[in-house]
Amino acid sequence: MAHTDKNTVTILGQNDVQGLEIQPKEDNNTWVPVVIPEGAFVAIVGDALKAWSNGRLHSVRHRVVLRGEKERYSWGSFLMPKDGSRVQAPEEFVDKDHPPLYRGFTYADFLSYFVSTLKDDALDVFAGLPDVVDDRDQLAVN
Ligand SMILES: O=C(O)CCC(=O)C(=O)O
Ligand SMILES: [Fe+2]
Repeated sequence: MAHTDKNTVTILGQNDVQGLEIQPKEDNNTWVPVVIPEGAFVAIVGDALKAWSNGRLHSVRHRVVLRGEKERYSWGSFLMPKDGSRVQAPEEFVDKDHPPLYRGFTYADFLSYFVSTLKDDALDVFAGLPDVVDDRDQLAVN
């Protein structure tokens, strides 16, 4: 099933059967295969790191599609914030071209929210801030 990872970084490896696909940013009609060379691994940015970087790192939607008969094995190492840590973009990542996208939150609270809804846009719903640019336009009009 297509999803973004909720943790910070996922490191994936597989046997020689390909199948991982990613969706380009803002194009939910296209899937691009990711060919993982033998012995290599892939690092995927998750939603927690997207929030931490104020959206400068993108948590790509991905899925696995199997096309042949051969079995695919994959392994994943799911890195996540330490217990109790707060996910908050450092001020260096926030400026007038990069307004704050997410409020600070505790990773465990975000994960509980996701598990209770299983919605893929959990990060936006749970921690998304109103679009600052739109708000500014609104002020200019009024
Ligand atoms: O099997 C894979 O390569 C992907 C698995 C995955 O996306 C996940 O476990 O979050
Ligand atoms: Fe994943």
